[in-house]
Amino acid sequence: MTAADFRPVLAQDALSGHSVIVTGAGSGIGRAIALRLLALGARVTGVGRRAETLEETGRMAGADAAYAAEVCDVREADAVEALVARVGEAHGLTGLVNNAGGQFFARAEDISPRGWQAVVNLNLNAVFAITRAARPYLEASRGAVVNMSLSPVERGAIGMSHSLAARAGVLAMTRALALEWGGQGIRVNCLGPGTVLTPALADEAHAPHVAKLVAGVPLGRATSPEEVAELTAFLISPAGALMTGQLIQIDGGAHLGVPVNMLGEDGA
Ligand SMILES: CCCCCCCCCCC/C=C/C(=O)SCCNC(=O)CCNC(=O)[C@H](O)C(C)(C)COP(=O)(O)OP(=O)(O)OC[C@H]1O[C@@H](n2cnc3c(N)ncnc32)[C@H](O)[C@@H]1OP(=O)(O)O
Ligand SMILES: NC(=O)C1=CN([C@@H]2O[C@H](COP(=O)(O)OP(=O)(O)OC[C@H]3O[C@@H](n4cnc5c(N)ncnc54)[C@H](OP(=O)(O)O)[C@@H]3O)[C@@H](O)[C@H]2O)C=CC1
Repeated sequence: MTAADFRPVLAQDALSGHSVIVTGAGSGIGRAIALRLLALGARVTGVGRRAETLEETGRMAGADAAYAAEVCDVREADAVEALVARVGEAHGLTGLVNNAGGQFFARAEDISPRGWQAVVNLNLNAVFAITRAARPYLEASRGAVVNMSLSPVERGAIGMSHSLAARAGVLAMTRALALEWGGQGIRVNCLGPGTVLTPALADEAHAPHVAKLVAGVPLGRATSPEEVAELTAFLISPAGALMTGQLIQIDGGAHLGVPVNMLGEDGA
């Protein structure tokens, strides 16, 4: 199967009546998620710092789509809490997709305390603040949280100590909240995409490393944003009703690493 063979599987109205916040909805994976949730009938609030790209997502969805763009830096806890309350009071909340995230790539010795803090604030502290704010609304709807992580979160990677520390924290939080909030009917899961060729990774500086990463994927290709979007929609929908506390790596097997091959070159 190539990325072009991908077909969505959920029914047209699978998310009708849902209200979902998607952070980072103005680009890449977050935009694909927002568009898919809208197509499945959900109301989507797209969050990010740039109004222009968030609004472009709305235009791509079409005039009939129940979409609102909300400009907000997710690291501003007070602003994020107020935003969640506004959406929750107006429309309820059945889903929260914590997709906004990112990092610069550097060896640990080249990461200043402020650089570490910036990445941990974005990828861990902001996720806690928004998820905590969403809890009462998710309890009311028996809703779901999807946290965007990284395929190598349990394995390590070079140049990402700050980001991996933050994502490992999110994974631990995912499992803890799945336990704490399961009794309230709230499900919490993590997705670990492999290499996704979004504009963030498609520049010249990253191209050679990215090509190597993709070449090493057992299933031989990158992950598409649409594949991540379909899995996110599944986890929010009733089809995912018994899934919680999971890390699902959608990476063509890349998280398995370089194979130990006891049969030699031709044995794979
Ligand atoms: C198991 C195998 C599996 C293999 C297959 C899977 C592979 C998956 C690989 C995928 C990797 C992940 C990809 C993605 O995440 S794509 C999404 C990427 N998008 C981004 O990352 C967004 C870009 N990044 C940023 O916007 C910023 O870096 C960030 C938000 C993180 C910080 O922004 P902020 O505005 O807060 O930061 P400042 O510019 O004010 O700087 C703060 C301090 O950070 C220092 N800094 C910044 N850049 C660097 C750098 N390149 N090197 C070192 N330090 C840096 C900066 O100097 C500031 O510190 P000081 O004040 O002390 O100077
Ligand atoms: N691409 C890949 O290969 C992989 C990506 N991931 C993860 O998936 C997620 C999406 O990645 P991708 O789509 O590739 O990257 P993008 O850089 O395209 O998307 C990141 C989004 O997050 C938003 N964002 C960043 N900082 C903030 C902030 N402080 N407040 C609010 N919004 C913010 C950005 O919008 P704005 O700038 O307008 O604020 C942007 O829309 C990230 O968490 C990433 O680490 C995981 C595995 C692989």
